[in-house]
This record gives sequence, C-alpha cells and structure tokens, in this order.
Amino acid sequence: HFVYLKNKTGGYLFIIDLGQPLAPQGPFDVIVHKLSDVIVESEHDQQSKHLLANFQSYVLAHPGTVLLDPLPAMTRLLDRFTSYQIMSKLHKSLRGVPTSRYCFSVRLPFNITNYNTFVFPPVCKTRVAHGSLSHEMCLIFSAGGLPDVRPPCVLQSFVSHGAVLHKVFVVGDRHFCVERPSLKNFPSGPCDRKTIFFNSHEVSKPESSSHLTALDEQTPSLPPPSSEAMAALVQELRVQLGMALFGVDVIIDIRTHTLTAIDINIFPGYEGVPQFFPSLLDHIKKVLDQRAIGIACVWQNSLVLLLSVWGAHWCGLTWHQLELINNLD
Ligand SMILES: Nc1ncnc2c1ncn2[C@@H]1O[C@H](COP(=O)(O)OP(=O)(O)OP(=O)(O)O)[C@@H](O)[C@H]1O
Ligand SMILES: O=P(O)(O)O[C@H]1[C@H](OP(=O)(O)O)[C@@H](OP(=O)(O)O)[C@@H](O)[C@@H](O)[C@@H]1OP(=O)(O)O
Ligand SMILES: [Mg+2]
Repeated sequence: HFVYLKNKTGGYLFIIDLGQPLAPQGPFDVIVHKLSDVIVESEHDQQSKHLLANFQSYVLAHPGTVLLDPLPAMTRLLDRFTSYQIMSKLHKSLRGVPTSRYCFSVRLPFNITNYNTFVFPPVCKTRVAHGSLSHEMCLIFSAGGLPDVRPPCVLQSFVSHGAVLHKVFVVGDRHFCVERPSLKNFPSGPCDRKTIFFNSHEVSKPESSSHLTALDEQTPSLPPPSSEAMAALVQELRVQLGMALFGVDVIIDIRTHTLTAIDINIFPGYEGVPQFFPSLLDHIKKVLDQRAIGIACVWQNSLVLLLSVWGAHWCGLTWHQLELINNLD
C-alpha cells in the first residue's frame, strides 16, 4: 500500500513501504514511525531483521531526515528493566517536586533468598515491554506465589493508588493528561492469597470494567496531581529519553500522596486527546524550522571559515597565525 496525500500546510504525507528500498521513495524531511514490532521481532525473525537493516541504512545515509523518534531511544524502552532504570534516575533529578517511591525491579531468575528484600505484593511484568504478551501480568502475595512468575520479567512494587491511573501523553513540548481505571488497593505485606493474573488492557483501557478495579464505596478519592508536578515530570523525561512522542503512566500513592511513574510507552494511542494531530503537525513544523536554522548556521560558519582562509592567504598569513587570530577574543 502506498498513500500519497497533500496536507493543508502543503507537505506531502506518504506511507513508507519498508519492504522496498527507501531512497527511491524519498527524500523525506521527517519520518514518524512505531517500529516497536519490527525491533522486537528482529531479535529472532530474519524478515524483520532485514526490514530494520533497510530502514537503518537509509537513516544513516540521510542524517538530515528527522526521525520521530530515534531508534536507540525507543529501543531502550522496549526493555522494562532499562525503562525502570530511567525512571529511577528521573527520581533523583526531580528535586523539589513531590515525586517519590519509584519502582523497584529485579531480574529473574534471582536468588530465591532475595525475595524478602521486596514488599509484597509486587506486580510481575514481562521484561519485553511491547506486544500482546507484554500486557499479561500478575500480582503475587507471598513467597509461595513466586513459582507463578515466568522469567524473563521484572517485579515492580505495588503502590495502592485508589484505582485511578493518570495517563500523560506527550507530543513534543505539549502534554495531555487523561484519567483511566486502574487496579484497586491491596494491603501491603505478604498474605496467603492466590496469585492474581490479569491483562493490563482489561484494567486500564477507557472502557475497562473489572472486579480488579472496583473500590469499596468508603474509599476517599484523591486530589488529581498538580499540573506543575506533571509538567516537571514530563520535562525531565523528555530530556532523559530524547523522544517527542511517548506516554507516561502515573499513579498517586494513597498514603503519601506522592506521584509514581509505573510505565513509559512508546508512541501510545493518544485516546482521549483530540488535539493530538494538530499538536503533531505543530511539532513537526517546529522540528523542521530548527533544522532549517541549523543548516543556515552550518552554511554561515562554512562561509566565515572560507572567507578567513581566503583572507589569510591574501595577506600571506600561515594557518597557525590564522588560528592565533581566531583565538583572540
Ligand atoms: N507498580 C504498580 N502499582 C500499582 N498498580 C500497578 C503497578 N504497575 C501496574 N499497575 C496496574 O497495572 C496496569 C498496567 O500496568 P502497565 O501500564 O505497566 O501495563 P502495560 O501493559 O505496559 O500498559 P500500556 O497499555 O500502558 O502499555 C496499570 O494501569 C495499573 O492499573
Ligand atoms: O492500541 P492502543 O491504541 O490502545 O495503544 C496501546 C498499545 O497497544 P497495542 O498493543 O494495541 O498497539 C500499546 O502498545 P505496546 O505496548 O504493545 O507497544 C501501548 O503503546 C499502550 O500505551 C497503548 O495504549 P494507551 O497507552 O494509549 O492506553
Ligand atoms: Mg506499556
């Protein structure tokens, strides 16, 4: 399939056929993509490996093409272990913002004696953060539930948060917050409850309705997170990730009222954000304007260098003398 559209701002939009050489389909100013499937599958599938290599070689050969978002930045988020490390660094750098209690995660298989270093019940998630299997999770309530855990996975401390998830959707320098249903509160500490298996889409999609998200009526509701705290969180994340199109899932601890980021999503669905497309177009425009300024600066610097070399030659100066003059400020 090949779509050829002219948008309102006069730019052309194409759907790129990854199976074909990219150069004849270009040139492209900006490529917007979600190659998560291809990246994950390229680990074991030759065709995906080939598609990815084809794409990467185009990107390498065309450094002027802006990629939304860069592949290395995205790839880090496909591994929950790496993505939780990013979240914990963010915690350290967010001074003064009421954000704390970041998630603790461990690699499995781990020394079984280590289990008493985490608080029950942890949420167990697949290490790979993309694909239908990645949404299958479980809550384990005691060491007796550990055999239910299927490595490779990460264990994240469960934070009781009043069954409200705050999804933050980022598009460049803008972000949008929407509320979603979420897991209900569970008491902290081991108990003899059976492992609860769940699919994240059954509990935290807008239409989700599950017994796992139903709070009892006396539970007081929490105030929403402050817009300053959310803006600071997004700002820190943008710097840490080097990405423009991502989502972060935030919950509020019912006891301490502090924010906890539990998940970072690559190019999420932006459901409930009607401003998504205009914001994306604005962001693309900004990126292209910055690129044009960058190109103009390179031209200007090259011109200055050329003129000084030519002037030096004309005055009979050596390269070393020219360097000395340039360093006089
Ligand atoms: N640490 C935690 N503490 C409390 N609840 C959690 C925690 N981690 C996950 N949950 C619950 O599980 C749900 C799914 O978690 P998570 O966002 O990691 O799943 P996902 O499959 O990566 O979701 P997405 O659709 O955003 O990719 C959350 O919306 C929340 O209800
Ligand atoms: O399909 P949807 O539009 O709901 O998008 C979800 C998408 O699910 P998919 O697996 O069906 O593509 C997920 O992709 P992977 O984690 O598997 O990459 C993830 O990005 C979620 O963050 C998105 O949900 P949201 O964050 O917007 O709730
Ligand atoms: Mg996710």
